Amino acid sequence: MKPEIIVALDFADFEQAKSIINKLEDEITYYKVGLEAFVSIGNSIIDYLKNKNKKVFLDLKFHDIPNTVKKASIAAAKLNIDMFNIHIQGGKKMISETVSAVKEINSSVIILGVTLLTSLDKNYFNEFNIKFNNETEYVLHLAKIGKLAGLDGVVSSAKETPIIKNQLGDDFLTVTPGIRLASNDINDQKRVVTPKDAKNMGTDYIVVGRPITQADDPKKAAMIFKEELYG
Ligand SMILES: O=c1ccn([C@@H]2O[C@H](COP(=O)(O)O)[C@@H](O)[C@H]2O)c(=O)[nH]1
Repeated sequence: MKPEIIVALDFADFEQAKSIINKLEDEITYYKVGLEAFVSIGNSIIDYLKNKNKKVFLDLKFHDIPNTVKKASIAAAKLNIDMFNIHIQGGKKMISETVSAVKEINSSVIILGVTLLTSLDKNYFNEFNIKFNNETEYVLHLAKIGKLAGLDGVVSSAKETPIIKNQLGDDFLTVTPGIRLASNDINDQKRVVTPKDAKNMGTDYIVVGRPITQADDPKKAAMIFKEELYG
């Protein structure tokens, strides 16, 4: 079913993360292990998910010189994960060398490029004197570089999915955080889209954290998201 929900396990405590995974039971198959969980808990959270036949998106957003990102990515790809990401702003050489090295040892792992974080909007361009008219132009520019360098897709807001799909093809994946029901708090996100709109925009995966993991009843919250997505 498209888009698939990826639940962001943003926890420092392994027991809290396990509790959410178990509360969500069969409602959710895909989980995102990000900086907080990986730095605090380590590989054991990935092993725990894989033992439960779950899929894992390792969201560490590597951004460094080509050799460092390539070596870190090779190590990541050996962790039995399904998807991970690097920053497109690391440059074409960093991306293409990483993609070639990783695909040689694990051809099925999905490699994504981070474009413009969903917590940022046009104000970021003024702050850093970036000469793009709007977020969409900037994200598309980065996505084009990512595709040419061999990435499988990008992390962006679902707002940018239609133009990415239109210009780079339907099989170039879009993984989109910043998803909120109309009733949810947007927290620190800026480029926010509802699940229904994300689906209509054609996105492949939506990433949802706090609206599910911090809900009084996470399973019920996940079911509400699924109802809006799949009816
Ligand atoms: O542009 C990006 C890239 C990654 N994220 C991550 O997604 C989740 C979103 O969590 P919410 O609680 O639903 O806001 C979080 O782990 C981020 O690190 C993102 O939000 N935007």
